[in-house]
This record gives sequence, structure tokens and C-alpha cells, in this order.
Amino acid sequence: MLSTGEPSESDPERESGDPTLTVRGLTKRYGDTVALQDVDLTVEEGEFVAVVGPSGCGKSTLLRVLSGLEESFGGRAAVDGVDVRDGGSDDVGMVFQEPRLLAWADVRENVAVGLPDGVDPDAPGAQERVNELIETVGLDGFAGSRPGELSGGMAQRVSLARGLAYRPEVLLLDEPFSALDQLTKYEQQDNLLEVWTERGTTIALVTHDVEEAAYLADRVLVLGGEPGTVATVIDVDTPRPRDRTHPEVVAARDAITDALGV
Ligand SMILES: Nc1ncnc2c1ncn2[C@@H]1O[C@H](COP(=O)(O)OP(=O)(O)OP(=O)(O)O)[C@@H](O)[C@H]1O
Repeated sequence: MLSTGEPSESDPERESGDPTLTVRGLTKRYGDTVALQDVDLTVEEGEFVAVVGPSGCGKSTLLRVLSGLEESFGGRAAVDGVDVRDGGSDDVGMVFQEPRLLAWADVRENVAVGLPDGVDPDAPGAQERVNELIETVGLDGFAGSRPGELSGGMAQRVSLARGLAYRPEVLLLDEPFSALDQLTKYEQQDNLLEVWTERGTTIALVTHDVEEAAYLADRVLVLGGEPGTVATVIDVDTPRPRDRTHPEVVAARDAITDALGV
């Protein structure tokens, strides 16, 4: 279940050895529209998986199911071995495709919303943490700005900082860099890799950007078709830290592009 709560004690229902994310035979309908058909996915603890596919193939739907936002679906989706319909894990953070910021609150307050429950934004250390995140996403100088005063890319970075504030064990990211210029995108991708490396976070990232998928992920799930199904899975075994121009990264990008049929 999506939460801004304090990281919980180990879930007693969790069986050791369970993958962090498990999806089996997932089918999701919206009325007559079948968004996903019979999708399987396993993401092990600390793994970085990217999900790519054409517009409308069900990428966001997959993340919404995993985050506990969808109750009605066929098949099974579990986080830390606990079915999302039974609450999943408390330690899941999601960054949505649209920034979803509080219009009346400034950047500092919007980021502070992501702090774990019980942490008073005025408590010692909390402001430092918020300021650090604002700096990480390159928005120092805009801490007192309201969303209406920010560009789309800046708003997206506030949303990312809010998602990172909670320090979840699992991060579900829906196109978190899509509104960024190339240079800022590269910086933010590397920031995310740093967070992932430092904390061992398990990440599922939806993206339209094949270079991004090849550079960041251990494994790339390519969805396709209508309804969306798994077209193929591509492993990216290139050692880290990676060079964006490493022949294996380039080969992975080409393999993803081929699988997408573009
Ligand atoms: N709330 C909803 N009600 C009805 N149909 C929906 C809803 N959400 C998604 N859909 C439909 O489900 C399908 C998958 O949508 P989804 O947003 O998951 O695709 P996507 O791959 O993330 O697309 P994009 O890359 O454009 O963001 C689409 O046909 C979409 O129209």
C-alpha cells in the first residue's frame, strides 16, 4: 500500500526469500478496455527494473496496481510477499507521471509532505533533510516558490524530491524525468542511481526513453500490444558505474528499440 508512514518493522506476513515485487497473471480492465493481459513480473530486492512500451499499453496501470491504488484486477500482485489487496508493504513510495503538488504550498512544504509520518516538518533535522533534497534536485533558490511559479520540469523535480523524502524501500517511478531538459535529466538519473546504490532501494521505473532504460536498469520489461502484455524482457548486465556510451549500454538500447518495433 502506498504510504508516507514511517518505515515499518519487518512484515510478519513476509516469507523470507519472497521477491520484493511479484506480479502473476495480472489482468486489469477499465470497463470494456483491457489495459493489461496476463502480465508476469518479478523484481528481486535491490533490483532496478525499467518498464517501457508504447503509449496506452498499461505501464502506469502496472505501477498503480503495485502501489495498491487499484483494487479490482485479476491475478496476483504482491509487495514483499504480501498481496497488495491485503495492504502490500508500507515501504512503497510512488512518483506519479503528473507532479500532483499542493498549489497553495511552497516547494519546501511540498517536499516536506513526503517526510515519514510523525516527523514534524519543524522538528530539528527535518528542514535540513528537506533543504538537502531540494538541493539534490537542483532547486535551491526556489524553496519558497509555489507550484504556479515553476516550470513543468521544476515541478517534476519537486515531486521526485517528495518521493525520495520518505526513503522507501521500494520506489515506483512513473516517467519522473519526462519533462526535464537533457542535461538536467542526466543529472537526475545519476542522483537516482546514487540513492539506489546507497540505500539498496528496489526500483520499478516507467519510461518512454529507451536510453534511460538501458543506462539505469538491470532489466527492462518491454510491454506491447492492446491489451498490454509482456513482449520481451531484456537483461542489461553492464557493470556499474556505467558509461552512457558503453557498447553494451548502446546494444541494450538498440535491443529495446527493436523490441518496441520502432
Ligand atoms: N481510469 C481509467 N479509466 C478508463 N481507462 C483507463 C484508465 N486508466 C487507464 N485507462 C486505459 O488503460 C490503458 C492503459 O493506460 P495506461 O495509462 O496504463 O497506459 P500507459 O502505457 O502508462 O500510457 P502512457 O505511456 O501514455 O502514459 C489505456 O487504454 C487507457 O486509456
